[in-house]
Amino acid sequence: MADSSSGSTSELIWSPPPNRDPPSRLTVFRKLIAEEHAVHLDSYADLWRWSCEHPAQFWEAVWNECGIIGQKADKWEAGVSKGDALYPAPMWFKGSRLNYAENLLRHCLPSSDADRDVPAVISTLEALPDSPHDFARTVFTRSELYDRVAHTSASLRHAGIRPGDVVAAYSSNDAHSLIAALATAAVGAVWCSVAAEAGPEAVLDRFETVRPRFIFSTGAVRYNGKRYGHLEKLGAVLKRLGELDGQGVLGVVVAPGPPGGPADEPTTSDELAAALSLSAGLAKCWSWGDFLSAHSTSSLSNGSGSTFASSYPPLNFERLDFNAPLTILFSSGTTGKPKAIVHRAGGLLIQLAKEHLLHSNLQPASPSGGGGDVFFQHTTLSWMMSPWGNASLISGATLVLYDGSPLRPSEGALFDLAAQEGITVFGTSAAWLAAVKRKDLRPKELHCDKLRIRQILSTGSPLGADVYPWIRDAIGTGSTEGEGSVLVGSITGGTDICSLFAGNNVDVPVYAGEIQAPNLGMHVAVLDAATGKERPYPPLAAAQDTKDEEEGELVCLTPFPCQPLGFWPLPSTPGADSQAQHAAEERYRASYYETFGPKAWAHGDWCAWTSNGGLVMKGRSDGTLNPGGVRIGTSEIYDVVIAAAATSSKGEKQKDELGLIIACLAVGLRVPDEGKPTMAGSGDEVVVLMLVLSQPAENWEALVAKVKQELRTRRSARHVPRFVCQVGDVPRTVNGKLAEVPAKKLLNGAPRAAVHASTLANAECLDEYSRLGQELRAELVKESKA
Ligand SMILES: CC(=O)CC(=O)O
Repeated sequence: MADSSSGSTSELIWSPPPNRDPPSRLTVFRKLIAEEHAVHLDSYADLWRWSCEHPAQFWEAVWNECGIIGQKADKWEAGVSKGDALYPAPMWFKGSRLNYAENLLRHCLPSSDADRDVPAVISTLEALPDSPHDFARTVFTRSELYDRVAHTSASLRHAGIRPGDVVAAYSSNDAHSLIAALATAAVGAVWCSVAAEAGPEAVLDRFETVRPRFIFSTGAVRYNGKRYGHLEKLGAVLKRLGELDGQGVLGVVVAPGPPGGPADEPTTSDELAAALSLSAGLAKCWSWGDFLSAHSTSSLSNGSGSTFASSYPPLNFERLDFNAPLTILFSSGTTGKPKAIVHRAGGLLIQLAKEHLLHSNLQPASPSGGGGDVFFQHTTLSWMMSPWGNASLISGATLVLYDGSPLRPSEGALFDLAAQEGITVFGTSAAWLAAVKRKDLRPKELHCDKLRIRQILSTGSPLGADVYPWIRDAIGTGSTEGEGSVLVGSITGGTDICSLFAGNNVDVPVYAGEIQAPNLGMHVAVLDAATGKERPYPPLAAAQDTKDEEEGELVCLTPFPCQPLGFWPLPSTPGADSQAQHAAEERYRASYYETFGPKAWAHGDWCAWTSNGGLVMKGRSDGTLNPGGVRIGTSEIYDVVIAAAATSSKGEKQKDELGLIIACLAVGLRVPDEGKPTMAGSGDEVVVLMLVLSQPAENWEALVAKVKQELRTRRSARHVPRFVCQVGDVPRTVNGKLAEVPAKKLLNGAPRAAVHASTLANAECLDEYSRLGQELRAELVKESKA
């Protein structure tokens, strides 16, 4: 089913209905802009170009169209024009004030016209094998969600949390965390979160930088059919934070874990404090139930939360400057601790409102279920997809949260959930979609009329072209248009912007293997990495100038409101160490604005335009690893391996082989497409860890097992490499810095001549990597055929 009209050979998967009634909000917006500004905007591509050329007018139009609640300064001075520098990041809507939570909760406000008995959030949990359809669901109506946030924010204030303080979660992706995040935003404090699956060391790598004043956590989690107590890990984090400056955190709230815990599991505030070994004055501890009413000392509950409804506090939203910090996201690079990326409230709000309301066309849930949207994004609290998905609340759609493995108790569990909850927009990772496609599940046949999915959103890694038709046929009705058809929205952006550069779009067709289009206001361009020359955008360029799929670096050429403010601590963070502030600012600049200078944002993604006006992602242009769509900085692996080697070799004798390791290098190896290894292939990658040893190991298998064990326990199962190989040397620059990119290219099949090695001190070691790459790719092909 190739689309011959566009000249493209890629398969058409979905098209916007020609006479949609009512038209999409994106279409209405395009016509409005055309009329107001007296310009011809006949297509989405025209609107996109206009939005990039007129950033100040465009973003003001988005504010108005999305009905942002707040005080917009009468005459805001964006001072932002096409071609302006992106660094230092410009301030937007100066003098305007708003509150992020107030905007997200707009359909829940007592003053709202919306039906407040409609479910706002449905929080679900991995089902157990003996009851595969029991997702332990808890429903919060719009008024209940509002009440919970009101109580939680009042209690946060009562506990001493003020605007600008950092509040963290080390917890599950559930309603407790969502409520805590909204309450934190309501107070004007700054939110950050790490998933409960992370080990204390990984958490401290993040929390030591941001020093949270308050922590929300959970008593236990369920994953992969098992229940794990969480208090020991939480206790280790609190202890270390207390040691850092002798102050620790002001308070800790522990939400109840999943059902099925032991009878003696601590649940009351006192029991939890005892289990966490909190000494008086170090931190105060509440059960979730007690915390809900902690603001009202006269109504302290017994831990069940039952008294909470009787003491109703007003929800005071602290309206702060548009550019005030809202949240800190952590992203690992190839060196040093994770970057603590600070996002601003107004920037994220206006960007995410645009994405959910215009690009996705999300509609408020309706009591009858007909027509309204039910939004789902599979994620953990460590991923930017958590705040991204939570922002869908702004539309009034019902938000479904899920905590647990996406493959338990069966591969199709999330489709069972989708059918049960009537999910209409279903977000997940490309790796998961590829895995269920391989099993050839037929969710539509299985769930017949109950599956209402109209959009599948995919991210984390590129979605293979072969998965698109499977989605159309197995999740949709097989048709490319109309009732039951499914828009396959591969989306790309990341932690650095907590949003999208390009993605799902209700006004643009979907072609297999392609992200539909760049998003409005995001001046995406593809630059030749060597010359910095821009590869023309096919829909707006003369035919002779465009070449399909010519690769380059993904950049953004015009400032946008959700550019991060910087890394923590910001130059404006009160009481911060000035050296740390300086280092954070320099790292921020170097992370995005070094490759092409201050006029082009670049965060390390490699991509190409297609003749349809879509985008194809080609992987990371830096050394960041991305197995199964989870980004891992190589330093997270090196730290563990090198520390294990150092500890092991300190003994009198080398007690075990770990002490033989003198250097290591980790790179991502793309999984070859259907047995055809190709550098340009889309899809997942596996991690290859190369070790340099001081002498041959007597027991190589034992050494590999120990390395894997160290990584599993000190980091996570996701950090365990698929292959561990011995090499003679690892490439280094003349300054001694590890050079992952040349090794990665060779391992992935690039010819030796195509790999620049002029900055390397030991380029001769690269030959070995070509040979190794051949062997490893052959191994993966063999496996895929087995
Ligand atoms: C939207 C994204 O880009 C998500 C990610 O891969 O981190």
